Amino acid sequence: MQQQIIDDLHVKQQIEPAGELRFRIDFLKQYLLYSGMSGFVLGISGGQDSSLAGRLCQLAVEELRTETGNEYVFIALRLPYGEQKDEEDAQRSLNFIQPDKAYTVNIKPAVDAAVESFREATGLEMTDFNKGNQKAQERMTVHYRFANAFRVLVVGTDHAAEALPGFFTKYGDGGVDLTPLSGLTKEQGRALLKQLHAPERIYMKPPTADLLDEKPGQLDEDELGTSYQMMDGFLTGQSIPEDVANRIIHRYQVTEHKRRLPVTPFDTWWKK
Ligand SMILES: Nc1ncnc2c1ncn2[C@@H]1O[C@H](COP(=O)(O)OP(=O)(O)OC[C@H]2O[C@@H]([n+]3cccc(C(=O)O)c3)[C@H](O)[C@@H]2O)[C@@H](O)[C@H]1O
Ligand SMILES: Nc1ncnc2c1ncn2[C@@H]1O[C@H](COP(=O)(O)OP(=O)(O)OP(=O)(O)O)[C@@H](O)[C@H]1O
Ligand SMILES: [Mg+2]
Repeated sequence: MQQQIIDDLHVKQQIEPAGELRFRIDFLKQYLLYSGMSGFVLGISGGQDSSLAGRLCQLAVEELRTETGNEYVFIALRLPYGEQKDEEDAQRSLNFIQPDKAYTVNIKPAVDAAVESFREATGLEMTDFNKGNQKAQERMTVHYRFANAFRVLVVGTDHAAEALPGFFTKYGDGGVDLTPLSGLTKEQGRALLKQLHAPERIYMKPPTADLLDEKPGQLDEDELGTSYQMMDGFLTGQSIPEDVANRIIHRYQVTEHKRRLPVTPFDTWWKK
């Protein structure tokens, strides 16, 4: 089962950072040319994943501009819910990425309106967890309004260590056009950032989805109950404690629907 998951998620036991960067930048360039669109858009949180994906996008469009003479663009979005506690990290990330364009959209009014509409309709208070998913989905809708307006593609930051537990919001941060980090473990992502000479704080920052009002900056590892080190170990074929491996496999299985297109009467994967 472990090997099957490793294969499904395209994880390599070891990577060679320079070659891996080239592979992923080339993918971005080739897919952009195929699509006929003019660039990429991505929300920048200040975390590891969007710092890496954002920098790869910027490098890809710079190379394409030189090679084709056409105006390709990378648009970075700051998408805080009100004031972001670690705004400093987000600014450090933008400084590292050096995006062609950067805009800020405060998602608070839209998210709060959705919470209020839900209350009016049902008489129920949306849970903080549910509201967290609303924040991720509001970021998705902002991405697509920019994608439509500027003829660019929406980039996602999903990678193997998030795909494994299905740790993303369906049609929120999971709702994107392409995912240049697919197949990477969290540690491999860190190695790519080091290779790109990112400031240490960016790749040493503890991962957080930062979706909850009640627990700002909650660590992913605290919510998941499993460390990224364990998930990376599982993904690179190391032997990890059996109870941890079983928990990981169970979570992978129950989140299968999140890694697939909507289920149709013709799908059989769920009948296994
Ligand atoms: N078997 C099934 N087949 C098809 N669809 C199924 C299903 N079971 C549930 N569903 C649907 O899926 C929905 C649940 O999925 P979803 O809405 O995503 O909700 P859910 O997976 O419960 O929550 C999202 C998780 O991702 C985490 N997250 C989100 C965003 C960013 C990050 C980050 O790392 O930054 C992490 C977040 O902290 C939370 O733990 C259900 O309401 C239902 O509509
Ligand atoms: N405050 C925010 N502003 C802009 N984009 C955001 C914000 N929060 C989340 N996002 C988007 O949602 C994606 C998913 O969040 P996630 O936490 O998995 O990635 P990250 O913050 O880049 O890295 P890490 O997982 O290490 O925290 C981010 O990569 C980013 O594109
Ligand atoms: Mg984060």
